[in-house]
Amino acid sequence: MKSNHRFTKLLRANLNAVLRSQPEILPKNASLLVGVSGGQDSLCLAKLLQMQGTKLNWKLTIAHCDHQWRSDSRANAEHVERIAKEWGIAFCLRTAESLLTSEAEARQWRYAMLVEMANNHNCAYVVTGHTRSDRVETLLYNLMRGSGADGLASLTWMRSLTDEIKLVRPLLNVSRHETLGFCHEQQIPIWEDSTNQNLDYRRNRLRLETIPYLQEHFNPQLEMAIAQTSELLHSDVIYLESQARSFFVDNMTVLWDDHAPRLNRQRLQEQPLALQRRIVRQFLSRYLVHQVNFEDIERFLDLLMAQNRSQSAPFKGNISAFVEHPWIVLHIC
Ligand SMILES: Nc1ncnc2c1ncn2[C@@H]1O[C@H](COP(=O)(O)OP(=O)(O)OP(=O)(O)O)[C@@H](O)[C@H]1O
Repeated sequence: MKSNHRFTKLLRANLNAVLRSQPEILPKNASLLVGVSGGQDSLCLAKLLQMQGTKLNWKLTIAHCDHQWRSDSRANAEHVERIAKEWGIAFCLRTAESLLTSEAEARQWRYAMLVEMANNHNCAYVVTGHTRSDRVETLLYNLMRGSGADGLASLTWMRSLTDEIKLVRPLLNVSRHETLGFCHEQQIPIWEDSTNQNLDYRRNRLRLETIPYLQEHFNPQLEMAIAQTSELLHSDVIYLESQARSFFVDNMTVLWDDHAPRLNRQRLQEQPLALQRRIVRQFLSRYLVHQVNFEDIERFLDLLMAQNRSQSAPFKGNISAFVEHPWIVLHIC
């Protein structure tokens, strides 16, 4: 390595530090499926994992998902395949067969494909190149949508995709500026995604306009500061979620009847509001078809004050909750 390879040294030291403090996220001998879009973050990730992986005996596979969204998407996929070949890493590809109509749909399809490829290649880990910069964007984006702590802390080091497969983001401490420096030093040809400059996408506007504005006028260390907020919130969320889960261990507090599951109203009332909301969300998540939202939870909690059966809380999908002393019962048609 050249002595002036400052970003390479920095990022290798950073990854080592992450693995020392959380060895479980990418253990020895693991098979890793690395999601590579062709952009600077994921190419940096793949190269870095290859550099560090020999001593940990990782088996790498590069995976690319072609959303068929851009006229150059096929060339983009071929670019990633060529690099994988050059680096001697196995490669796999999925191409969208039907039109993906929104960013959310594309993202959902991509994760489904990554899981499918991980299963095919016996990989227990899907690794992505999310950076500290993504973490800041996600937090600000979710803040503006009215998220609670969970949404603000949503980009974390590791989460489960399925019972067997974990999603790992080992670059969460690294900025986009640093992944670019690494790619230049390693002479990695980056595929420039033209849509990244399109301000019609709100995330792009956040990245290109809002965050630089906040850095200039409020805090030049904004990325560090917000990443820290996200980390702090994440540990609060883990604690509160586990406290809420402990509510369900006793069948005096909950009954999981298929047609009429129920929660003990008085026990729920005794909990602090922060836990009441989490308990209700965990409970409703088992039965509501859509993602449980703030209004669902508040409607359910209103029943803490209701008379027997005098009031009900309706939810989408022909489900409603009502009071039947000493329970709040969920009626599922
Ligand atoms: N087309 C793709 N093929 C394979 N992996 C991809 C692709 N696009 C993104 N990824 C992986 O996801 C990471 C994050 O990419 P990006 O920020 O564009 O996605 P995102 O939609 O914001 O993701 P998320 O919604 O999960 O935060 C990339 O670093 C890469 O590892």
